[in-house]
Amino acid sequence: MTKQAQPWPPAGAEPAPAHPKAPGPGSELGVHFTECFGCGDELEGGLHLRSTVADGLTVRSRFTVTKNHQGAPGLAHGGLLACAFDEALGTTVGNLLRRPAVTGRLETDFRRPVPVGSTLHIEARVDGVGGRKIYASADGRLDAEDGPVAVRARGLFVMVGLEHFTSHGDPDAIEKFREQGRPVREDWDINP
Ligand SMILES: CCCCCCCCCCCCCC(=O)SCCNC(=O)CCNC(=O)[C@H](O)C(C)(C)COP(=O)(O)OP(=O)(O)OC[C@H]1O[C@@H](n2cnc3c(N)ncnc32)[C@H](O)[C@@H]1OP(=O)(O)O
Repeated sequence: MTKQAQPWPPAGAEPAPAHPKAPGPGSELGVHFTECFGCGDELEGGLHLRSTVADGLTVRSRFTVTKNHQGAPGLAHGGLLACAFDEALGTTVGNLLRRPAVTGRLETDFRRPVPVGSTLHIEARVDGVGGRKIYASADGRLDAEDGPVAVRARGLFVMVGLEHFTSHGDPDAIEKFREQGRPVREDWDINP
């Protein structure tokens, strides 16, 4: 079977400028929710992914693989790595475009094993927007920003209204999220 490369972003997608209130290059993005498996600091076995805005529509994230993240002995689980890319891409989309959006589709290419103890450096970018759809992609490199590529990913995010979270999420968790003071209404464009 021949592999047919699909254009990325697809025809019709347009460049997406950063939101005027998006954090600038060098900004640390911090934790969006303390119970988030990707970035939260309350979960001992979580990824504790940390992200910094780089130039343009790019965010650099990193996380260190621990024994909590294993699939094969001593190696990161592939689904766990996909989770790290979901977080890195979601953070990039959310912070740079300041539109609530959720992952509709996530593709991952696993190029090299990722050992426990290594740090994955993920560079993610927004590639374009078409209607409510946001296209983003990322490369994950082993142990250095210019290390060998271990994982590549592409994500399709779909802009949603805040009711997506309030109607489907757990009220106690939403209340905790609000108490953590995220200025969602003031700084985000919330009507897709
Ligand atoms: C409160 C703020 C929080 C801030 C957090 C910031 C940091 C975040 C941290 C990050 C954490 C990590 C992030 C996470 O983990 S997010 C958690 C994982 N994701 C989800 O739970 C999403 C579940 N899915 C849905 O809710 C709905 O299906 C959505 C909302 C996605 C679409 O249902 P909706 O009824 O609304 O819209 P629609 O069906 O008319 O679709 C609209 C358009 O999109 C196209 N389409 C849809 N799906 C696909 C697909 N699979 N492939 C290709 N295309 C797809 C579709 O064809 C259509 O295109 P077009 O016909 O218009 O051309």
